[in-house]
Amino acid sequence: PMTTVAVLGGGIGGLAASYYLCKSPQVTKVIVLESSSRFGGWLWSTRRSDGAVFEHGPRGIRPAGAVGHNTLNMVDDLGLGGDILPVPYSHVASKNRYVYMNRRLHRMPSGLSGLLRTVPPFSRPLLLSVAMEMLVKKGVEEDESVHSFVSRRLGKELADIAVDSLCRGVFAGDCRKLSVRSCFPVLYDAEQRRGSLTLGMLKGPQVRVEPWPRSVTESWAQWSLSRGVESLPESIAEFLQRSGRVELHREAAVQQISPSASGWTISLEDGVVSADHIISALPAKALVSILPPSCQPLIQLLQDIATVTVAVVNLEYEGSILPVSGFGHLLPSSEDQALLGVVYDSVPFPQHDRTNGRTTRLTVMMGGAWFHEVFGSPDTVTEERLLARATEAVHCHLGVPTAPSWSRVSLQRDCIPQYYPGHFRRVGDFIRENNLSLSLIGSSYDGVSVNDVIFNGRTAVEQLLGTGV
Ligand SMILES: Cc1cc2nc3c(=O)[nH]c(=O)nc-3n(C[C@H](O)[C@H](O)[C@H](O)COP(=O)(O)OP(=O)(O)OC[C@H]3O[C@@H](n4cnc5c(N)ncnc54)[C@H](O)[C@@H]3O)c2cc1C
Ligand SMILES: C=Cc1c2[nH]c(c1C)Cc1[nH]c(c(CCC(=O)O)c1C)Cc1[nH]c(c(C)c1CCC(=O)O)Cc1[nH]c(c(C)c1C=C)C2
Repeated sequence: PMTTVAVLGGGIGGLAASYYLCKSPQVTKVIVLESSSRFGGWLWSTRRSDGAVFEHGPRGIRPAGAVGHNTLNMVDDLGLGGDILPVPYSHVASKNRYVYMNRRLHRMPSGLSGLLRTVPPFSRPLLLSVAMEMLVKKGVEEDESVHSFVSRRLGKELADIAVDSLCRGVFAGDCRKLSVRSCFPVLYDAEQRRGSLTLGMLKGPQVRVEPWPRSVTESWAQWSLSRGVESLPESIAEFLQRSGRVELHREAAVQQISPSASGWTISLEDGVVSADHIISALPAKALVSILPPSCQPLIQLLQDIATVTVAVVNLEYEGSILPVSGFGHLLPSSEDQALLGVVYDSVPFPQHDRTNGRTTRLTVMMGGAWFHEVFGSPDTVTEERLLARATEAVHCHLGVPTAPSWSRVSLQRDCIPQYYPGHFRRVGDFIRENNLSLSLIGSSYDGVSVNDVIFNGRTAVEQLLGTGV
């Protein structure tokens, strides 16, 4: 029987794992240790007294697939169902996504006509690339970069523009360095199983979870919560508190963990905690710094998991200032290294605008894999410089000459892990071979989306307990 489980890190991964641990009668005690003064990690929202909500981390969560349904089930169980702000597929924010290239905005092709016609900035119809793709032979590499995979199967132009931008809009990363196998497992598996993306995507294997019918019948493309996505970690923390079986500690940085006769000894600044099992929901680098020297092989593997820094600039403008409507726009790295993209937050979630008077909220994201090259060290770059760069982009890309009436610059250091080729080989084996009672979850390993991180927390708990939760 499992008695005490320590969960390291109170981001969404650690909280989700604690939530699933709490659902099992096998666990008598859960101890959550979070170094900062708040729970939620990158799920971080500013709520202004006039009703406006600004997101400094994730803003829209996808409902699709097993992992999407899993999150919605949790949201509902927490009593947050009534707070969901769904954005259907028919909404302009779902249909319109732009790429800023050659100094103008291009709507990304969608639907049948988008496939059949030649749509700038592309030089041939996408259907042609898709049709030719079926004839391309299966790759022989164990893993490769996203750029090389897509160039090989769909052509260099799609890789240079669409895929380059996509990787910046999800990983803030460089598609020439990111692994296709770990970043886009669906594409990799499609080629492995059917020898083609077009054929392989038609029917994939399905993970079974309880369905969430409303998101299907109303065909949701993404959702948020009325008080911002940070409501999710807040509600999980309240649920854990109410359960009576969970100790939640803030400002409790873990300094060292070491195996003991019965499990683990966990050292904090002001004391020690014992546990039978540890679930680490820390970023890989943070885990490296607390592992004992006896875990050297694991330390070596974890050290290779890189992260990038993103400057997130929230802007609020008076009036309706957008020349186009949609989710936002991305920039391929060939257009501008520093500027990753701009989200038009007011379009998908007008409920988060100030209640009196029309305003437009935008978020500019900068840096990522190019941060050091463009801005230098995050320790020395100033907020003024980041704000100036962001407002200049809004001026130049969207033709907005006025200054924002409100702004907030957040420097999110090491916030998105980068899975490089070979990532799939790095973790897992060591822990199984050494029989450590240690589970690794969080965005460093097996998916960076909020859904992935929650789902992996659930899977780790099920593996630990040997049953479904
Ligand atoms: C700008 C941005 C936009 C994003 N947009 C989206 C989006 O639109 N959709 C989506 O699905 N995902 C998005 N993501 C990704 C998603 O938010 C993250 O991958 C996810 O929140 C990671 O959760 P986590 O629990 O693994 O890690 P974290 O949130 O990093 O949590 C780890 C926790 O561990 C704590 N910690 C660190 N060291 C110690 C220690 N020694 N002792 C104790 N505690 C410690 C930290 O304080 C932190 O709270 C975005 C991320 C960012 C940064
Ligand atoms: C410009 C930078 C970024 C923008 N969002 C993120 C960055 C780094 C982070 C991010 N966005 C998404 C995810 C999770 C993916 C998932 O699997 O759910 C993360 C970590 C969602 C997302 N955003 C865009 C796409 C294509 C996706 C994938 C899921 C989907 O299709 O909805 C595009 C996009 N992101 C940003 C902009 C401005 C943009 C497109 C116009 C901001």
